[in-house]
Order: sequence, then C-alpha cells, then structure tokens
Amino acid sequence: MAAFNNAPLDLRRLLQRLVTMFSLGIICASILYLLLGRCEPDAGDSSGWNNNKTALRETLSAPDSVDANSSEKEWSASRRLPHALIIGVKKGGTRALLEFLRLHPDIRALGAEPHFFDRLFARGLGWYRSMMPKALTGQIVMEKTPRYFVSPETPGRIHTTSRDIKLIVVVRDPVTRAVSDYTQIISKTPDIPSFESLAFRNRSTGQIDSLWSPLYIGLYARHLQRWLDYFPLAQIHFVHGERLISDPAGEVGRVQDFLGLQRIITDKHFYFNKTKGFPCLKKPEGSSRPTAWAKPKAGRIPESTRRSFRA
Ligand SMILES: Nc1ncnc2c1ncn2[C@@H]1O[C@H](COP(=O)(O)OS(=O)(=O)O)[C@@H](OP(=O)(O)O)[C@H]1O
Repeated sequence: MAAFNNAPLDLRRLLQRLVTMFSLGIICASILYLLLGRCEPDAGDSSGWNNNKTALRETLSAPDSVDANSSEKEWSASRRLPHALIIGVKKGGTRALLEFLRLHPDIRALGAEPHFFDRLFARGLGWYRSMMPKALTGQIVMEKTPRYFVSPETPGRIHTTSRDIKLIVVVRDPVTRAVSDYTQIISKTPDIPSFESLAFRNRSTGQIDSLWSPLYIGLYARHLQRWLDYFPLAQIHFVHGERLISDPAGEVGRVQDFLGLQRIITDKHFYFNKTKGFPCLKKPEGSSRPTAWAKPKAGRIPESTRRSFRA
C-alpha cells in the first residue's frame, strides 16, 4: 500500500532525472558542435581545404621531392608535364644520361620509365602529370622511355601533347647496341638461340633479319623519319653513346646547352670507375649514395661474335 502511494513521487523523480540528463546531453552536444564547427571551412573556403589535403597527399607520395629544407619552395612546386624527353635508344646509355642530368638543379627527372606515350596513353594526361616529380617554375621536367623512339604512334601523340617539347636520343653503334640488347635478353631467357642464328636469315648470303628486335631498334634512320614527320631536326638532340663513356662531361655539356641551361655539370662531377668500366658520378660530400646503375658487366658477347656479325 505504501509502495503504491509512493509511486507517483518516484515517477516524478525519474522524469526529473531524465529531463536533466537530456538537457545536459543537448548542452554537451551544442558545445561540441560549436568547438568542432570552428575548424570547418566556410562554404566558400572548401576548395582551399581540399587543395591542402591534396597537396599533403601529393607531398607524402611524391616520388621525388623538391628541396625538403625549404617549405616555401615545396608549396610553390607543382607537377607539370615534361619539357624534355629522352626518347631512346634502348641500351644507348639513357640511364646514365638521365642520372647525370639529375645533378642539375634546374632539372627534375622521373626515375622510372613511365611508358606513357607508347603503352599507357589511355591513362590520360592527368595520370601522366601525376607521375612527374614536383618542379619549381623554371625547372625542366624530364623523363626517359627508350621505347618511344621505335614506337610508331609515339611521335604523333607527343606532338599533340606538346609540340615544343625537346627530344633527346642517345645513339650508339647499332651493332654494339644489338649485342648489348641480346645480352640483356639472354640474361632473362637463357635458353634462346645464339645471336648469330637470330640475327641472320641466311648466314651464307649474309642476309639479316631486320625485324628481330635487337636489329630493328638499330635502324635509326627509319625510326627517325617518323619523328621528322612531326618535329624539326633542331628540336632533336643526339647524344653520342660512345662519347658519353669517354667524355661524359662533354656530352652532358651539350645536352645542357640544348636544354638552355647553364653548364653546371662538368668534369669535376665525374670519375672513371675502373671496376665498372664506366664514368661514375662523384658522391656529394657526406652522401653514401652509390651510383648504382653502372654495374660491372658479366657475360658480354665476345668480340669475335661482333666481328662475324659486322663482316
Ligand atoms: N656511365 C655509365 N654507366 C653505365 N652504363 C653506361 C654509362 N655510360 C654509358 N653506358 C651504357 O649504357 C648502356 C645501357 O643503356 P641504357 O641505360 O639506355 O639501357 S636501357 O635501355 O635503359 O636498358 C650500357 O650498355 P652495356 O654496357 O652494353 O650493358 C652502357 O654501355
């Protein structure tokens, strides 16, 4: 009976507590909303916010970053389409050239070969641009894909994208180049036939198989003709592959001239590494980074093979 009499009182207390908790909840939620709401951008500011997020993401994922000590520079750097391309030739010395040029403070070069104009054109210019390292205004953006030189669609595609682009081709004695190419192929697929049996259609008449890739790539004049359908000769610079080894500073000097850059990479940047048999870059002071692309060569094709092919 007493419990029955107390019931309305308990109900009232319960209701009072519920109302108090509910009010407290609303007050807390309002405070939270006010505090967090201040960090949200105005409607008109939202693009800036998104840009900052994008910029941060780009900075973190940048394959190469501009001078990390200068935050001011970092913010003014952007990804742009290349101004110059090393378009070939495979096994001509394109890697060495790119690594030499990367020393120049006015050059920003992509390390990997993007194969955009020959294989991945369907990915679009946005993708291609996103692959490029960030560069400051005035810096030259570059990439190298040696297969461009022999890919029939490439000159037209590059021309449509940028008719002022500067093109660089490293050429090397086509026979030595073919042997080098074959050496690379056989290192990956050791069971392939000998160089001679692939190179010659008819050994006794000396007729060669010019469609065999190591020989086909060396038909420089034929490939060049396609480029000249789109670009004037003055827009194409030829690097002498053999001289790139015997006089790297001279060859790189001419490339710097061609790109309209000050000759900053000079003799003093190179030394001849006898073990590797190639000129290498001197390490910057305090750096332990090796010039690793210049590997000593094993299993080269003997000179007798080269001679028999030339004969
Ligand atoms: N400094 C230096 N260091 C190492 N290699 C040098 C250098 N300069 C030129 N070369 C020659 O470059 C040849 C490889 O050419 P690529 O870099 O164009 O090859 S690739 O197409 O990217 O696979 C490579 O060919 P092979 O020696 O026949 O393998 C070298 O002869």
